[in-house]
Amino acid sequence: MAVYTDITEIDLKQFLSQYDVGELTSYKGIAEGVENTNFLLHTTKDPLILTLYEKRVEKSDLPFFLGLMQHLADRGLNCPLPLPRNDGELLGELSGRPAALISFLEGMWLRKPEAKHCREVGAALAKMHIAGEGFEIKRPNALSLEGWVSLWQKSADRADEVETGLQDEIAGELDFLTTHWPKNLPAGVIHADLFQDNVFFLGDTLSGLIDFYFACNDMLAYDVSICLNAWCFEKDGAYNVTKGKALLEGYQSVRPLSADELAALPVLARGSALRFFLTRLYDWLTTPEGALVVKKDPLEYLKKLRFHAHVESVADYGISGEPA
Ligand SMILES: Nc1ncnc2c1ncn2[C@@H]1O[C@H](COP(=O)(O)OP(=O)(O)O)[C@@H](O)[C@H]1O
Ligand SMILES: N[C@@H](CCOP(=O)(O)O)C(=O)O
Repeated sequence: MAVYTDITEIDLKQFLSQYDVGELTSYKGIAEGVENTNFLLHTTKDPLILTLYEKRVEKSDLPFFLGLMQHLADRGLNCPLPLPRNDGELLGELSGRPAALISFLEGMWLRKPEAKHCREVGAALAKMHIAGEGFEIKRPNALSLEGWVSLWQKSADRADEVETGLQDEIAGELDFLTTHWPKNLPAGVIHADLFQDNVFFLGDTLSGLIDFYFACNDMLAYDVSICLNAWCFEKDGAYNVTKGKALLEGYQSVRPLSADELAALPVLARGSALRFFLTRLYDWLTTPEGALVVKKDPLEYLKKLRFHAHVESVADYGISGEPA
């Protein structure tokens, strides 16, 4: 559950009076999500999402996130649109937090995605990468190699509490990735967290992408590797080659990957598995019992990391290493 900050009706009505959104008829906190507090608002006009940005989001990054959603929506991507206040500002303040109103996206996230959905996700990710071209604001990826090293330093001493031997294994992984991390692959704006709960479907049709609060500039193929990890493994930890093939083919139907990007996928996937392992491990070790947020299992990502460490080429993901 992620409602970290409560609001009063009086404060909310005062906040809404700065927008042209009609009269408030009801509001309720949304239990899902990890990073921010979200409320669903009904008004005499359209339904809306109110997001209060919590401590882990840097206020200085908000113009990037909100501007990006506007840029992508302007280029035809189905994603939420931040609503301007009457004075043109996209960002306000509520209950002591930076706050924004964003448009409500219809659809639901899939609990049991199939290969056909993975194909759509691949295509939507590639469309996002293309739609992101020309976005002026830059945001380096704070959760790439350097960020992993500092995150690891905060957890390393206690890692063996989660599984014996982890301290040495992860230190070895970081060394490997530091030596082998690709350079000079095509880069641009990436979503960086396109998990199942951030992709909405209406029936079997993808209706939109949400949650751009990890978006940043990085290698486009790294984003593909994040999706492989998030969408193409089964609950028992097995890689599903049919889903992987569908996701990669869907992506390449819109933006073909170069031979260098294809060759780099195993190491990128190893890195992205480590990235989610590290944030989950940190949360696992530091989130107090009883906190109103569901802790995610770091070991799920350790298994994925070990899988990628044994991948020999992109063929193991279900497609040939030849560019499409
Ligand atoms: N624009 C939107 N339209 C509809 N529902 C949304 C929208 N934004 C967020 N939500 C709902 O709020 C939940 C949490 O949002 P999310 O952005 O993933 O939060 P967090 O950044 O805290 O992870 C989503 O799973 C979804 O149910
Ligand atoms: N997707 C990440 C956690 C971030 O959660 P989100 O609700 O912001 O998508 C993970 O699974 O570790």
